[in-house]
Amino acid sequence: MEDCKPPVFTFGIIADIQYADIDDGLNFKQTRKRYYRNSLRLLQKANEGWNEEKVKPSFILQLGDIIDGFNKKYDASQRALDTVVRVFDHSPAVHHVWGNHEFYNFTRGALLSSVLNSSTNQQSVSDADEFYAYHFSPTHNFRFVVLDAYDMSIIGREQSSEKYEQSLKLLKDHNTNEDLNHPPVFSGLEQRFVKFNGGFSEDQLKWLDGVLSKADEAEEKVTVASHLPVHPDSTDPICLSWNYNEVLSILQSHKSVVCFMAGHDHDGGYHRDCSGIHHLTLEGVIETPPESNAYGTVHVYEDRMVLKGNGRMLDRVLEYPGNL
Ligand SMILES: Nc1ccn([C@@H]2O[C@H](COP(=O)(O)OP(=O)(O)OC[C@H](O)CO)[C@@H](O)[C@H]2O)c(=O)n1
Repeated sequence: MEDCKPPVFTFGIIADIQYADIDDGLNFKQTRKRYYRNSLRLLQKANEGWNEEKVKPSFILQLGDIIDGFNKKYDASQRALDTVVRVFDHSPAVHHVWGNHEFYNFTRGALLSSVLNSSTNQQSVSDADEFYAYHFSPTHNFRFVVLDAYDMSIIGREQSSEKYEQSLKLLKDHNTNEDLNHPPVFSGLEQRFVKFNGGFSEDQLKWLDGVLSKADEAEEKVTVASHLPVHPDSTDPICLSWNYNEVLSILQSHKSVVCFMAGHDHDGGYHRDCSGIHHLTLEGVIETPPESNAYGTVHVYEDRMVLKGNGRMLDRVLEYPGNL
């Protein structure tokens, strides 16, 4: 994995921290332990690791669910967010992706005016009906796009909004359960039609297509990030975005796209698709035992990215599609 040439730059990655000052618990299916307090300690260790890197990360990509929905129940949302964000104090810039747990704790309006809106000074988002998506270029030839996977959703959207109404219709067309958090089937892709997932609006898809067209022209290498995975082979299908197929066909129609990063499925996953795009679903900190960890540093080179994983996050060499 070692390379004689230094990378062009590096960046840190971490997902599903889901911090809460509560005792350990289990996931909904009772199959995985959740370490709510210890997730903060693992984030601190990740931060120490990034600070010790020879080439310090230019930024950290936080893939969503930074605090757990349980905070809302204890009226502790702001306190938990302040606690987690304080750990990042001495880090480089942090790019925050929004997941379902952001919306269990805060309204869209509150998120837009919070520290979790990292689009400030980028191409910014102005009102709560809009989607939270932006792009940035840390250095010449490389671009990152942050997507809003809950743009079409019944969590985080005002019940009076058109997006809520359309999302509820779509969800109910596919899921007839009274509790929409329960999947409509026990296996297969239809499982994704649950309330804790969401989708991308037509406007957001159009915007993404435009950003990627410009990146193609500029011959950039683009990494796209969202809380929800968009390739069925990179995740348990229950965690897929509702309209994953639409995003996927846009990504695959642009030569600039090299990698798609997501969280949500705490077991993690990886798949290289037919266009050579790497779909990386990051292991969640919340379900990582205290003696391990789940974060990485990505070393970006002209011809590939090298992920150096820690704990249960594996090392990976991500060659760019042109080098297939
Ligand atoms: N089968 C299920 C799963 C979940 N719920 C309820 O939905 C809410 C969110 O669940 P949670 O497990 O906390 O969501 P995560 O984002 O941490 O994880 C995503 C997937 O679960 C991973 O597989 C919560 O209120 C659950 O109680 C449900 O009702 N039925």
